[in-house]
Order: sequence, then C-alpha cells, then structure tokens
Amino acid sequence: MSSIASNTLRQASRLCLTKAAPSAGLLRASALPRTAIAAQRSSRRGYVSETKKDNAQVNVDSAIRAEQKAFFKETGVKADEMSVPGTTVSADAMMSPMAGVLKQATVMDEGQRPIYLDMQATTPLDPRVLDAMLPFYSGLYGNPHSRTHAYGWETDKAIEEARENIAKLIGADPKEIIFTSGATESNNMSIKGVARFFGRSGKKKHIITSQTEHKCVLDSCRHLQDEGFDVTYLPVQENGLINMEEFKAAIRPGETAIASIMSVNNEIGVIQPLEEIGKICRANKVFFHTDAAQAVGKIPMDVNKMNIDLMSISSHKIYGPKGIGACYVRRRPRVRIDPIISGGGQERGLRSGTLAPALVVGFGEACRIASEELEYDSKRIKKLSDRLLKGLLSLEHTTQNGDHEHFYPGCVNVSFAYVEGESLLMALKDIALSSGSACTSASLEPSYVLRALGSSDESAHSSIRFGIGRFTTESEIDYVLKAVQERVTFLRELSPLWELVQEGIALDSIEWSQH
Ligand SMILES: Cc1ncc(COP(=O)(O)O)c(C=O)c1O
Ligand code: FES
Repeated sequence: MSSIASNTLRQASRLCLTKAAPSAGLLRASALPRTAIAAQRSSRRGYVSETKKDNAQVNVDSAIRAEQKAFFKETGVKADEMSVPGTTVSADAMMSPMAGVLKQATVMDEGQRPIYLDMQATTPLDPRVLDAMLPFYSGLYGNPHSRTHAYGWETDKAIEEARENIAKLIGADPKEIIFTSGATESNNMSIKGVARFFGRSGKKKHIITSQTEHKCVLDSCRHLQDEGFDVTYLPVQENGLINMEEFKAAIRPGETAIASIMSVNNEIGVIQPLEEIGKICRANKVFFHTDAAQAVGKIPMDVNKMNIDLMSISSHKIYGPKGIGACYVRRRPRVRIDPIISGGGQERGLRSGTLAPALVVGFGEACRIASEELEYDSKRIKKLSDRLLKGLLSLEHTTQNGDHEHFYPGCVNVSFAYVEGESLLMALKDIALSSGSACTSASLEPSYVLRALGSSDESAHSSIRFGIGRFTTESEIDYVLKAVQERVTFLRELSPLWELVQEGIALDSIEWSQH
C-alpha cells in the first residue's frame, strides 16, 4: 500500500481526521431523549398504576412528572419547545445534566469523530480499494462498452477482472454476475423480474418472503401485490429464524414462482438456514433468491452448495464504494427475468446502462480482499464480538436479540431494559451507533424486525445494534463497554420504572389504568 490515498485513508479509518459535522450541535426536538418524550406523552394521558400484590397505589404518573420536571429544570429546555415538532434544541443544553457522566460524549477532542460501530449501515472504504479505483478517475476513462478502440478495451478488461473476483467470492461463474447500483436494485430486479416473467402465464403468481426482510424486499413484494401477485410474509420464531416446516407448508406447488429469504439480517445478524431453504426450493421448482447484502464477504457463501438461484450483493457493506452492487443470476438451470431497466442491452440485456468502471473495479477489489481475508477478519471480529457481548451482558437486565448461535458476530443487537434506546444513543454521542436499519433510523417507531421476533414495544425501543468491522480495534471495544456501562447505569437511575424494579416490585404485576 504505497499511494497517498492509502496513507490518508489509513488515518481516516482511525477516525480522527475531520471535525464532527457542524450540524451535530443542533438536534430536532423529535430526536429528544425518548424518556423525556415518553414521560411527556404519558403524563398527558395521565397513566395511574396499582399493584395487585399489596394494593399499594404507585403513582407512576407523578414519578414521570417529577423526572420530566427535573429534566426541564436541569437542561433549560422549555416544555413547549419539546411539544412542537421540528423545534431545534441545543444538544449541549440537553446533555448538561449528565455532564459529569457524559464528559467524553460531549467534550470530544477537537478534530475527533465518534468511534464507528455502525458497520451494517455502511463500512469505510478500504484504502486498497481506493488505490485500485483512482486510475479510473483519471487516465482510464474509456467507455467499457466501446468495442472499437483501446480506451474501451482497457476499462472492459478491468471490469471483467472485477466480475471474476465477485464470482469467485460466491462460487459462481463470472457470466452469472450482473452489475447493479446496489442490493436495493438487485432485490427489486430479482423479485419483480422473476415474478413478472413467470407470472405472465397466469399460473405462477405466488411469492414467499419473510417478515424480517429489508424494506426493499418487502416493498418490492407490496408492489407485486398491486399487480395481482399473492405474497406470503412468513413470520419468524423468537430467535429470528424462519420455521422450516412453515416454509415448506407455504409453498404452493405449480404456483410459487420465487422465495426470497435474506441470508444475514441487517438488524440482528441472524443467519437463516440457507442450505436447507435452497434444497427445499430446488425440490419444489421454486426459485430461491437471497438478499446477501450483509452476508457476502462476511460469512462463506456458495451459490451451488446452497442452491441459490438469485443473490443480491452490495459493495459498500464490504469496504467497497457506495452506489454499486451485483445480482447473481443462475445460468444452469437458467433463471429468466424481466429486466427493470431497458436500453442498450448491457449486462446480458438484464440491466442496461453504461457501467461505472471506477465503482466496478473498487467493488471487485473489495471482493478480492474479502476472499483473501474473510477467515482472518472473521476470527478477529468474533474475538471482538465475544468481548463486547460478554461485557454488555454482564450488565443486569440486558439481553441479546436474535439467535445466540446462528448469527454473524459483527452484528450484535442488545436490549437494555428500563432504558430508552434513543436516550442511550443520545448519551453515547461519542460512538456512532444505531437502533436498527439506516433507512428507518429517523423514525421513532419500534423496529418491525424486533416486533416480528415477538419483542414488546418497550424492549424493541431499548435495543441498540453494535456493528463491528475490519478496522474496529480492541481498545475501541473497551471504550464502548465502559461508556455503555456507565451511561446505562446513569439513565436507569433517572427512570421511575427502574426505581420500582429496585424496590422489588414486579412490573408485570402492575395494572396500568387510564383516566
Ligand atoms: C439486508 C440489506 N438489504 C439491502 C440493503 C440495501 O443495500 P444498498 O444500499 O446496496 O442498496 C441493505 C443495506 O442498506 C441491507 O442491509
Ligand atoms: S437502505 Fe440501508 S438500511 Fe435501509
């Protein structure tokens, strides 16, 4: 790694190059700590509680009011500011009561950025990837589809090499790799493409998917419902995995065109039993599509061993550039799809449009590195993940969401009972985290994935996803552990519910009544 880009990015990947975003100091009221918002909402509704056990009237409402009052007094935030959506409130003002505990969170050294633990949303570009891309932003600018001169030939050659690297990573033939803009497009292309092609006959109008799929899969299916297709949204078990008996039962012989089940879930990291699903699909002549955006390059994937017919891959989840991905489309037995994008007939006529050589080459390099380093990365990430999980679960009333064995260790989702997830995220400003997928992170709704596992609203609201990646270090994990431990403790001390728990009152014995 010799170039300037490598050196610069090495430093950037150590997360200390640029200043925090200027907007970070201002937050919309909708991003206020959930405890405060919930307190305000509850007090408006006037909840009163009583325990059956000793008949003691425990007025949670007044406890919440007291907490709310203390919050306003200490922060200087006005109640009417909070109730007006879109009001801006200084984050520093909100953090002031916690100043002692949250010193590191609020007073980050000039020039420092938070520790990055949001690897499911996206990963940093590997410096080696940027090195491979740069020549395609300068001298190598030919259109790869130009067949009449050297400019076209050289970019075309680089693209075909990239295609080979991608194919190799998943055990496919390079001819089966179709470049797209990312996993969203590949998911749309696979599901809509197969359904429309085979649904034309009027017989194959049924699709199977699961309730915990990424929004782009669910939304593609909803669109197909509008076109007259029938979709089964399979529920998942408490551990996040689909039940194989239910899966088999959902197949309608001669009617089901495609089953789309994700490989690794982006919120809880669970790995679905891909080989079993593939076997069942093949035996029943149902095409098997898997959204492998969070799996390729992280866990071993083999399209033949797993009988996968279509697969969606995203480059920016594996240290490659954003805006590029691929769709694996099996040639034998051949999978036919109706293309979504028509035009010049590039990519076997399945996805027209001029390819972006720099992005394709970066994606290819990311896959080449992943093939070489998957084993090493997996071991490192597993070790960091074990350390993180052990530390987090040593806190009382803390649980891991999703199956504890069949999950990708780089995605750790934990519920901290009696703490509002949004408050905790706010309190952990020095760590870039999320409570779920990036595209739903603006919403205050509890995660639909956790709800599908049977989690209560409260539990779903108290969950945080920790994403560990290639550049995460042990000292970062130790910092995170210490920060989470002290801030969870701090927030719980503010919580009236926590107080009740400490007094030995079983919360499920409380009868909540409304006035
Ligand atoms: C499981 C899953 N599917 C699809 C996507 C969308 O990928 P892309 O950003 O490449 O469109 C993501 C990431 O956001 C994801 O995690
Ligand atoms: S599109 Fe990336 S998390 Fe939703």
